[in-house]
Amino acid sequence: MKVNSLTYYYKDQVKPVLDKLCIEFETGKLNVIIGPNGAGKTTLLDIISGVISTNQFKSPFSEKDIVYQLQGIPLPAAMKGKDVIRVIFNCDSEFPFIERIKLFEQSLNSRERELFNKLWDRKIGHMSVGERRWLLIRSICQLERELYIFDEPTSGIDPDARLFILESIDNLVKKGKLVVMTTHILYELEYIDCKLYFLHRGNILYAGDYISFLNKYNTQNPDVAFQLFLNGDGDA
Ligand SMILES: Nc1ncnc2c1ncn2[C@@H]1O[C@H](COP(=O)(O)OP(=O)(O)OP(=O)(O)O)[C@@H](O)[C@H]1O
Repeated sequence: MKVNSLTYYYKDQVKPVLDKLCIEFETGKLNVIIGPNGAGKTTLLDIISGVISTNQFKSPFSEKDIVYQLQGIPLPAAMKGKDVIRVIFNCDSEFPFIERIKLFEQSLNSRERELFNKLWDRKIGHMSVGERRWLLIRSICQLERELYIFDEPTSGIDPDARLFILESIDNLVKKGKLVVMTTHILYELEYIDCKLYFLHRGNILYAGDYISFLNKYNTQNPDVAFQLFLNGDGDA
């Protein structure tokens, strides 16, 4: 999926958030957009998902082929874990709920199963931030789509659950799906076959693999590489 010379302004803004941005997402790798706060990562996701419509981008996917996990969790606090799962699974009405839930349970390891059982009857309002996010993302990964978009899926999640989530997301890539995500937790990408896109000043100033990004700055610490990248503005 390609984005070609995309410029986007929010209403009443003088400077564009995205400025002639070009990016080509790949299947076979996890596509990870990184960049400082306010760089425009969510705006880009909103555009490729169709949440923001613009005549400068034509998606190759139809709406029903896309699932987009927003950063916030816009669900009523009184909903229980089982209700959230039902709502998400019912998005694919052609798959009976009972079958889907069985497959879902089979895909969980023992610690995840414990969490699943704990959250099943718990209200969203009584779950921790990480529990809510885990439940939502883990369920979304069960849906059959062509394009999966995750906005900071692992923020606020403990390292154990974070690895489960990343594994679920990576499994989608291995199934041949196109997957795009954003993150600020760079070191979690070390063991994932990903393509990094550094969004800064409205454009992609780096596109390449994780190791090459570190090597560019001769460091093992991705946060240091991130900072050095910003200091040199991507050496642009
Ligand atoms: N609806 C809006 N109206 C006006 N400006 C907006 C709107 N949404 C976002 N912005 C501005 O656009 C810029 C990019 O925001 P965006 O949320 O895309 O950044 P981001 O890279 O996802 O940031 P973060 O890492 O903090 O989540 C920011 O300066 C933000 O203030």
